[in-house]
Amino acid sequence: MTNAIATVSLSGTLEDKLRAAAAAGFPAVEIFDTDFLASTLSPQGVRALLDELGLACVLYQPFRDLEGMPEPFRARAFERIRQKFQVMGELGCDRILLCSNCSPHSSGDRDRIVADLRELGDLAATYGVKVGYEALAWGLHVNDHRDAWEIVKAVDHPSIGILLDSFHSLARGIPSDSIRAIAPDKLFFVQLADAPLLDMNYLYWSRHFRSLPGQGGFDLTGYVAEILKLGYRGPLSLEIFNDRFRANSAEMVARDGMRSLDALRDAARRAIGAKPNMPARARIERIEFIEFAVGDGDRGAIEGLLRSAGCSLVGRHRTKAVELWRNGSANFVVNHETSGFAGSYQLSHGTSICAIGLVVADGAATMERACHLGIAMHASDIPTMPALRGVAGSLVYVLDIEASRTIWADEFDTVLPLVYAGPDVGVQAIDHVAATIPNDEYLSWQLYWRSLFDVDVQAQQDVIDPKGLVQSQAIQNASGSFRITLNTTDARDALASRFLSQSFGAGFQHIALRVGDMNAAATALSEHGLAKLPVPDNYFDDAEQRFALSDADAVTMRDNAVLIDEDGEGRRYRQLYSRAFAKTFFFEFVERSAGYDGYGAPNAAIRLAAQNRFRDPIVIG
Ligand SMILES: O=C(O)c1ccc(O)c(O)c1
Ligand SMILES: [Mg+2]
Repeated sequence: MTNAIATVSLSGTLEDKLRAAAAAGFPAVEIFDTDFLASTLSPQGVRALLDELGLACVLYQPFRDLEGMPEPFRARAFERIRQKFQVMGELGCDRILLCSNCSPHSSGDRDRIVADLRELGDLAATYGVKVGYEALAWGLHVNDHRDAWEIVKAVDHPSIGILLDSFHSLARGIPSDSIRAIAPDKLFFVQLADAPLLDMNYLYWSRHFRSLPGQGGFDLTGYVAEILKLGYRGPLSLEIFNDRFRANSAEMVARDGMRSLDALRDAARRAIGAKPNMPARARIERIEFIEFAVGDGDRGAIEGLLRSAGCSLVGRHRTKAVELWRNGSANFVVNHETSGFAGSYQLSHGTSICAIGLVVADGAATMERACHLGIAMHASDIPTMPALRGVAGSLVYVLDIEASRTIWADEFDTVLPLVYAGPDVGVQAIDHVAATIPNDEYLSWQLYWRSLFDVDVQAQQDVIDPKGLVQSQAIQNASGSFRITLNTTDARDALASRFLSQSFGAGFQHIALRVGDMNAAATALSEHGLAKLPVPDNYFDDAEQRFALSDADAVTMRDNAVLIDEDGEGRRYRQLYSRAFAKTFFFEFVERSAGYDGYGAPNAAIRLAAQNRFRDPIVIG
């Protein structure tokens, strides 16, 4: 059972697509009709390129509007498909996809459809070709794989089988256990695509929003589990129509495609009790630390920001120019080294967050799974803390629970505070980290987290920046002890875009620290001198009524610029933002009442408008 990808999923010319698929390690492709028609390569030229790249062409697709057509369309369709069969012979491809008919001329008469497909079967057999009949979700008469199967059964021809495409099945909410009805030898091909759960016309949803398995909201594990249980041994093939992918690097999408199929196959094998061939998705316990790479000129400003946020210096690295700062349970590694990883990260991105450290249930298994998924490692000089490449070349350090207990004492000398460090802000944990990512890498980083780690996603949020739309995807583990948000925009002047240009690429833009009591934390932060992000009075005038705030609450929230949200169950979330350091990253303090699982999305527009007021004036001239 091989991985395959349809050329329509990748950007560029047919040649670019085939080269990218091969470079990512795909052994097989589907050739999309338009990609072939638009190519200057002859069929023999394509065949030679496939051979050179070690690729098999396992499907030619699509062929449209053949069954149930009146004359003269019917005769023409049969002549056209005969020409396709000839081309396929030259390409070395023995399988073609026939979409269910969408033509307004077509008839839905079952006997006609069955008779036409049987005649097609006879023609296909003379060319040694097999035809997979696919129910398009928007097919005029056939739009459900259960119907397509009934038709294929009635056709009863060795050259006519069914082709399953997860988009068409799952977009319509067809139960995956219906696949059990299909005779295994009649399942000719399987195409896979995920998609975000949108309430949209099937055709538009399919042609623009499909994504790789693990980037959307469909239960593909359940779908593929049924296909494996059936005993299907053919290719699992990605067919992704996606506007972003059409503009992205074909190499990146192809590489992610392999990762997504490998992770999906693993999940489906587990679902049916088959022996897995890689460790399970890694369980994250928490974020143990955040590491800043700090340039010489920024040392004072970073120390000022950390102190104002209530952090204190608690350790000095034994051998490196690295400090450990702490705020309750949150650790900050402040790296001043000019060489090594942090030094080079600082050179290319400026003073910024260069790494996060995760505590996982099993470090060795995490690294082994990462290896199976083609996630790049970074040679770490601390053996108990291996590292993976993360967003924008930042690192994700992987710590066992045991390593997380010893790492600080092993590496750092304790610094006793000589002076009273000020009131405790009461930080209980790193609540979440927020990454800002260029649009073309947005889905790629979702796949990274979802394929390697045991995490789930929430519905994507659309957030309004005064200068454009920002999309935000929250990813978290089941207990909520690990949370990350991925944010992106197309709007060139939105805060997220300004961050991307200031920091020369993606990165972590803010860190949220969880406190037990926001009012107490806000008072402590004022004493530390935190520069809070001001929030307009209009917001509080509304919030007082909307959340029926007590007078005391209303006053402290207004005085401390604390935002508030509430979920459907009345569970609340309070947020306080710091001003940004050098227009790049900032802190958020949050109080999360038990069970509240969001991120204060309704307040994001208020926060972005407030931050927009602090942007540099545009200089003209
Ligand atoms: O959008 C389409 O027309 C189309 C074409 C071929 C397919 O396999 C498919 O799933 C959709
Ligand atoms: Mg399809």
